[in-house]
Amino acid sequence: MVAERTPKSRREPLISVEGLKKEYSSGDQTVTAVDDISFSIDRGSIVGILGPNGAGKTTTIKSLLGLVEPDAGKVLIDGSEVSEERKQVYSRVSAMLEGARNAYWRLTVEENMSFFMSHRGINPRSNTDRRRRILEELGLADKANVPVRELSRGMKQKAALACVLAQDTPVLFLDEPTLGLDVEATRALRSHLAALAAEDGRTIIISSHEMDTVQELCDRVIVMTNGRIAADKETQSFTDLFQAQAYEIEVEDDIEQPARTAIERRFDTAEFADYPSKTELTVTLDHKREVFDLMDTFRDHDVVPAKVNHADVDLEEAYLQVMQNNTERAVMEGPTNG
Ligand SMILES: Nc1ncnc2c1ncn2[C@@H]1O[C@H](COP(=O)(O)OP(=O)(O)OP(=O)(O)O)[C@@H](O)[C@H]1O
Repeated sequence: MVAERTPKSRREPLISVEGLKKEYSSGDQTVTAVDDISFSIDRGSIVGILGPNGAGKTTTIKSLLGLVEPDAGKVLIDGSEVSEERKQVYSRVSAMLEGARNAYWRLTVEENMSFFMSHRGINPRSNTDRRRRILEELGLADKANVPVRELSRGMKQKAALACVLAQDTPVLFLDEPTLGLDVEATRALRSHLAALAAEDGRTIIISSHEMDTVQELCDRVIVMTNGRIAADKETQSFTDLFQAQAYEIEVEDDIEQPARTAIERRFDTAEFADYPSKTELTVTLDHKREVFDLMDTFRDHDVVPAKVNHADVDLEEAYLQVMQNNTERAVMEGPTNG
């Protein structure tokens, strides 16, 4: 028999979440922060967790880190169950939660980094190059000997990031990593994280409201809303999905009112913009095949399109679309018990 050649680590996801549920109770009120979610994350990938305030992102990440005890379900990191093998898990993960509070404010930036490295069993003295490189990339080299409390807000954020990066763990959790960073530091951090994943096989989970960071960095996005997963897709296919369905149509003349009414009735996302020599119609279709319906409506009303473009859809637009669909579904379904 031929031996199985694919390494186990490549076949199995590094992080696996099954049926995770967490409720918070205060008085007679219960909030379901995370409602029976399941997903897995492959080694070496960068995954973005998105969602509006209160969607359950932090609770999910804290459950993955063993900082919150779930009411149901389990989380496995590299085969170890988080709630049972905490020590194993802690040796593999580092996290930056709520930005700037992740460093000791009385210690200097470099002392902080050394502290966190020692904590991981890394000798800070034999890793000065690595420390220097991180400080330089984040634009903190000249602040290495300044106590964190004397730094600006953005620099405190950078110091917190420097501490996480110095720990050199296979899994990194970063909550809003680029929030408050200047353009250069954002760019440097993005390329540093991309290299950590691509070259060193680190697995990075980012929770962020900054869509351009997520779009540029993440291979995949998980969108949460009301404690559930509303979308879980590779970033490219997520934007492509909406890309294919958003159209900008140019008509060289005015579009008469009866035609507008017919188009608006059939496509409730239709929006018209009038210019002196043309009219622009923007419409998002639920299915690609609706293009034919649109063209039929045009023909019925003698509207001749001069140009048809797919509108440029970025992650932010795709995300907003998911949120809108979700709200519509919630309204249709009405309130749930619980
Ligand atoms: N310790 C807690 N006690 C009670 N309720 C909590 C607690 N932590 C979170 N919640 C509630 O659980 C829900 C999910 O919160 P969570 O912080 O996970 O959301 P989030 O997606 O991270 O939001 P944000 O984007 O604002 O950080 C919210 O309704 C929140 O009020």
